Amino acid sequence: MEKPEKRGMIDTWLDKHRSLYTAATRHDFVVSIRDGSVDLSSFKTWLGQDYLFVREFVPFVANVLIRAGKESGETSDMEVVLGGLASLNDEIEWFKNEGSKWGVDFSTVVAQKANQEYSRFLEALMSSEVEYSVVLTAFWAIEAVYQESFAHCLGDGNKTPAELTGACNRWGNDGFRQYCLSVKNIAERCLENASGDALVEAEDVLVRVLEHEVAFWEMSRG
Ligand SMILES: Cc1ncc(CO)c(N)n1
Repeated sequence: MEKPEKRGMIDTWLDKHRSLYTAATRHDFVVSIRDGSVDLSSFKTWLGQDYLFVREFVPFVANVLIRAGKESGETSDMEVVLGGLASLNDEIEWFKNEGSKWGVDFSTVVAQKANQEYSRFLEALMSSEVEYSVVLTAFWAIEAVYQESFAHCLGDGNKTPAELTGACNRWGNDGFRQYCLSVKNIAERCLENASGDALVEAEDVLVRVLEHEVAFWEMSRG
């Protein structure tokens, strides 16, 4: 059984930025997957861009892993992040399979502006100047947006096309949901001990992740 969640900073911030959170997790592209009206060329665009994103996300998560070993209070924190890194290894394989299934040649896909900007943002977060609690808040938000979005495509009454349920299961499955909750709990614990300045920065970073996620979905419009 899951531990009952206590409300922390992240939930407070999500309430405050609810409409942006909804924009990130219920984007037209996601809704179109759920209702079956998705344009397959949009899906292919997303697939190619997300493959490039994931390649940039790996070093970011590796950086979180290193910091989890040094800066986290509990030994299990590192294992949670290691699990995330391991699933990225599977994810890259999954992308390659999907690429050939859909005829998307990743070697010719060029990162669009929103993707480049998101990568630059991730790189900035890898600086040792950025507090660990801030990095973890970003890490949680990045994962949680995909979890919430794709779980929505699998929810009751969905008309998600069969050939897209693999993508939805990848992030919408219950194991990924549990993993996101574990990351959230670690972030919340770190935020409890964070300075006022770090809290201001963490909220700002959360908002910026949500904005980057909206811009990322927007690329699927072509
Ligand atoms: C844009 C984007 N955000 C988050 C994830 C993973 O959670 C992903 N694969 N791509």
